[in-house]
Amino acid sequence: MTGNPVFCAVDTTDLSDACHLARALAPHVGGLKLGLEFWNSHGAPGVAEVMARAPKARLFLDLKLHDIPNTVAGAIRALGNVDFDILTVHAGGGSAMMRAAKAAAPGHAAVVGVTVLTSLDDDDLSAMGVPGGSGAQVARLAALARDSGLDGIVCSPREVADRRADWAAGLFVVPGIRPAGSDIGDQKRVMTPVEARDAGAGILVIGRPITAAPDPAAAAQAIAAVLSARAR
Ligand SMILES: O=C(O)c1cc(=O)[nH]c(=O)n1[C@@H]1O[C@H](COP(=O)(O)O)[C@@H](O)[C@H]1O
Repeated sequence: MTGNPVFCAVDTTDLSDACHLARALAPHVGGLKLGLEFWNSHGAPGVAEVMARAPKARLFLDLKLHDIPNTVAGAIRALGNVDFDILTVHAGGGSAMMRAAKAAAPGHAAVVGVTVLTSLDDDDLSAMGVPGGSGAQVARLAALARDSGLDGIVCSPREVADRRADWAAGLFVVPGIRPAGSDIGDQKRVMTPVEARDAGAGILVIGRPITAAPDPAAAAQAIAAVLSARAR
């Protein structure tokens, strides 16, 4: 994807806040991400209201679907005329589920597989019985997603460079982005916007460093300025 790589995660249950953010951020981001917090509150009508405030922004609908293939395919078809550009499923749902998701999605939309959440570290994976740490698990799930026909993956900035080497055409959607000095919160595998972009991220997903800033538009503008000043 070309243009500004920053997608702001608009994580709120408040429709009016989301609409204000969309309008204020539109000139400074490439897209908006609406996820479960917003979707469970407002559904498709809310998505349409928000995106009407940012008509040029792309929509990343982050539903992180994870179920049997028939259910995931039905859930995607039930999105009807929600005009999303990117949709998430969990790569851990397996190959048949990812194939069914891709087949059910509109042809122009990218379906990407969430690998290892950026809020997890190697100790968390070990506690779940996953061997080899996050790098190895992301590698396994990225290969599965690629071989199952998905358009790309969601992973942390730490894994992007290695995975891009195996999948040049893949779309790498990367949360766990923190401008230098900002609060990490519940994220564990993070890098700065420039580091993530230079590692090969196609989309930089940034939420609270923008939305919790005193002036979200200024925060988004500052991130865009740093990225263009330090262009690859
Ligand atoms: O799929 C995602 O977007 C996602 C995957 C992941 O591994 N980690 C992750 O943080 N996200 C999302 O990216 C956003 C990050 O928000 P901040 O931590 O506020 O920047 C949230 O909306 C998360 O739901």
